[in-house]
Amino acid sequence: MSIEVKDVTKRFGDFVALEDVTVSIPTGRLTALLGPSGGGKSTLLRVIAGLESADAGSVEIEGIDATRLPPQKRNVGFVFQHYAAFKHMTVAKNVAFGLEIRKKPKDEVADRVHELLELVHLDQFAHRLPSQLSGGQRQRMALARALAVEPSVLLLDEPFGALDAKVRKELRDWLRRLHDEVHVTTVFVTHDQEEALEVSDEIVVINNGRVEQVGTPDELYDEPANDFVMSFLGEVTTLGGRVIRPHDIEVSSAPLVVGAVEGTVSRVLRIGFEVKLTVLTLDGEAVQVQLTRPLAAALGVREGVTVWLSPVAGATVMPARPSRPAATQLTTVS
Ligand SMILES: Nc1ncnc2c1ncn2[C@@H]1O[C@H](COP(=O)(O)OP(=O)(O)OP(=O)(O)O)[C@@H](O)[C@H]1O
Repeated sequence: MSIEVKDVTKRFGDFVALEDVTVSIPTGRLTALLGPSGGGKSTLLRVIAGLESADAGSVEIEGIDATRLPPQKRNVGFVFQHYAAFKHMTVAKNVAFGLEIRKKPKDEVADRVHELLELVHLDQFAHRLPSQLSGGQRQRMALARALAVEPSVLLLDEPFGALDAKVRKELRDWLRRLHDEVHVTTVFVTHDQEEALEVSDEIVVINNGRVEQVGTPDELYDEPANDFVMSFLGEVTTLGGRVIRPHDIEVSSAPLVVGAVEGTVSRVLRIGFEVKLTVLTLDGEAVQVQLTRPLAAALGVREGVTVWLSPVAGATVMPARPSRPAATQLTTVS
């Protein structure tokens, strides 16, 4: 493991931002810290970087106890959402900065900067000033600068958070490809589940200062540890008091399955290939259901018709959480 965080607690005054967090981050992988705003993702990243010191617990980086090391001795590269470039220096100079203060030979610096700018596809902009770059290009420059000093770990705090959706999507694909080329252990913070699922090898779900679950995107999606993780990784609804994904509900026009829940279609929304239904059950539950357009047409669903709902085979369902964690038990319908 590249990073071992053990029993870390971090308080700001009376507020507990991280509570007894233990997590192992594997070498050479792209790991996302995912969770809602205020959950403690950035604080954990900053504790790993040494920008915040933990009140209790330890941080090991590549086998070295880094708990008391200052950031510059941890061999980590850091990129923030709003990257502060040296405005008066060219892109190439910005990337070269870390190497020059380490007094590397001029030729070596020039070669490395060229190589890095090629890697982040900015070689044609080497002589521009940061203000002459787009937001996405600036973040790529920031990544090149962080990579210049060959950190053992790259820490990214919502690196694409300030950019518009389209550029964000491009950069996330680009980050994945970049990581496949350089394989540096990378930890990035995001509150966007789609970004985490698409880009990362491993996801750490953080909520209320605690780790809810660690796993691959598939593990988290197929076997969420609790209803929080399940609901954070995609849309969920409730059927008969249990949490289920809207596309995991089977709709029929007759009670074909024992235990199927009867209800009336109260709303039909057609969005491209998808049809979203709201079904009001006899118990007063408003169940959200997602169907394909052909299936909805075949069933003849429209507002006011009576339908029966049941989980499809293999659906992930779990009790809605009144309190945690005793009430959260994963069930797979067979
Ligand atoms: N320097 C600080 N002083 C006081 N409280 C802080 C400080 N830094 C963070 N916090 C609090 O700790 C909690 C966790 O913050 P953190 O930035 O780690 O959350 P986050 O999950 O990264 O959220 P976001 O996605 O909004 O950045 C928040 O409630 C925040 O207000």
